[in-house]
Amino acid sequence: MFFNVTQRREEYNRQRLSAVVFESTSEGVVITDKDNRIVEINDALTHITGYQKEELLGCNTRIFSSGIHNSAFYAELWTSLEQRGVWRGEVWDRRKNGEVFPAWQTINTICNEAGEVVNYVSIFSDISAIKQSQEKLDFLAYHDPLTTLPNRVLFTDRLTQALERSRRENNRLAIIFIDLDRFKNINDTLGHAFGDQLLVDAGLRLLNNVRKVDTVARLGGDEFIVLLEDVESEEHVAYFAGKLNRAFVEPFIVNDNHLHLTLSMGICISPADGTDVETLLKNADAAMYRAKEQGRNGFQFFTRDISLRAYERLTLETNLRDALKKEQLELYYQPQNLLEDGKIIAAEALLRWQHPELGKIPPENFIPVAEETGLIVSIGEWVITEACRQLRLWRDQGYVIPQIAINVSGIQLQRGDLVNHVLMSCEFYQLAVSDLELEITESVLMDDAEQSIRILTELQEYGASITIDDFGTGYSSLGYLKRLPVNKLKIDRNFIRDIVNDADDTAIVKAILAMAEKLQLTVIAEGVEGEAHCRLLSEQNCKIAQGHYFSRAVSAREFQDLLDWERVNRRSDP
Ligand SMILES: Nc1nc2c(ncn2[C@@H]2O[C@@H]3COP(=O)(O)O[C@H]4[C@@H](O)[C@H](n5cnc6c(=O)[nH]c(N)nc65)O[C@@H]4COP(=O)(O)O[C@H]3[C@H]2O)c(=O)[nH]1
Repeated sequence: MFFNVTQRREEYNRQRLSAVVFESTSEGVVITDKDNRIVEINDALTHITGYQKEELLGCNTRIFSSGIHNSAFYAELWTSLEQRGVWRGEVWDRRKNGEVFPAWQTINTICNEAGEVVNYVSIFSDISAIKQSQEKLDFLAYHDPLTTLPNRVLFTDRLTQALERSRRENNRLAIIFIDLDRFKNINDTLGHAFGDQLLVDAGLRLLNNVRKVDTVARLGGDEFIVLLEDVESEEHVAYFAGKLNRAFVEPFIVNDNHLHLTLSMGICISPADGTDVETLLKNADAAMYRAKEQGRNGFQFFTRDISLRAYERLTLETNLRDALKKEQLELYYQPQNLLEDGKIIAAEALLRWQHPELGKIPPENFIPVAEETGLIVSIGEWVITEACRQLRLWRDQGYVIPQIAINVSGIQLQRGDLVNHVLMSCEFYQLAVSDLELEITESVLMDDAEQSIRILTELQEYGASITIDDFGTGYSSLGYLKRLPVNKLKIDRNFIRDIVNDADDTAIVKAILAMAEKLQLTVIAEGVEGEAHCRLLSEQNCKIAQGHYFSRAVSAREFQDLLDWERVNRRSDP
């Protein structure tokens, strides 16, 4: 008797507990009889499906059917229930409002003691939210989040499939590698939010100018790529590239700013220029690079010549990585002289690369590669240290050299720690920062204004003198020049070369000198090769010159000879 009461109480407690779990679980529970008629549901199910309990009791579970699954799906479900007493899987159901939703469902069979099915218990959770975030993740894996265009992964996949199709159908496809010209400047000058909007608009404009079957993808940064399938001829692709160029003539309007963007495009055609994704991308990239070299705003087909150049560049890049370590770099020095009496007032340090097999490689060939690969940062730091070491040595030997001029690349201003490196080198070699003259090309100051100006101002405040190199080639306005932390202008040697015969060049040099005087800037003429140059420049009141007339760039040892010669001859001057 006592035992029965305890047993009943335990049974009662267990049932209460089950009821609490049944009602409080966030998963929907449906209990049906053997004929699938609903006999009980919990609260969670009414929330998930939108039905009230009274509406469901007695109904067949078909009421939830979305109509998406076929008869094979249900056959498999019933077989599993009959054989194993349980079925688990993803199922699409329908809410009362007609909305279809994904659910994770477990159905268990309940049998009586005789083994006959009496009930089915279904537990299911609404997995729409999980599905949505999964879809979002899937989308992000294959699309660029900014422009929502296909990303590199999806593009590679589409190109792979297109290549297979073109092989089967024996036709050709083209890819066009697109880079937005000078996008970086816009981004740096007008801010990243602005740049982002421009990328979105540019992507959209590309998309609006291709056929539905073509793919436009964003590879990253300001690089886009277009895949054209089943192209008839090169002319057809050229016409298409021209169309894209024309589509960009119309300015972009972002926050009331009107901006003109141009495109540089590299085109390659399969199978002629490659039959696999990697080769085609590499070749289109090399062709795009060539289009940029040729003055931007245009397109370039991939050719054997480009392939050769790309290969040479790669070899150069590989070797350049070793050049510093293997001590193949050397600084040559070219004097800067007073026009009045030829006195050396500074030495410009100029990089030389002597490769054991490739021979002497001119800076014009390897500096652009060093800049693109970022190697210029470490090479540039080496140049500063080495120039400081040499100046210290000369001074210790009693030579008088007021300043050493060093070329600084725009990349060093963007990525390097230029200020610290200059300060540390000067301190180490006991030089004043004012012993250094830093030469920056005009285009760098025009392109990447804000950051460059900030760093150069800081260096100038420490005492360094700043020179604009190749002056005259970058269209700096007087107003713009006033904003720059600049001490000296170096007139580009292209203006000096013909100054004696070409009235236009003479006029330009005159104008630069007049402008510099107004802004109280020193001027140095570069590329002075003859006496006539010197005379004309002196007449125009130019005070300093550099060029073969005085000396070519020579090794430190030879430069010392120049200093010795000067020491002896100046001492004998009256
Ligand atoms: N025809 C002619 N040429 C003359 C005359 N006088 C000087 N030159 C040459 O003109 C170039 C002057 O240097 P740059 O304008 O800074 O132009 C430099 C500079 O932009 C870059 N470069 C050289 N060294 C460095 C460096 O250490 N760092 C960086 N970032 N760039 C460098 O390479 C360029 C070429 O350097 P180089 O081949 O040494 O060529 C030097 C020099 O040898 C002349 O009377 N006639």
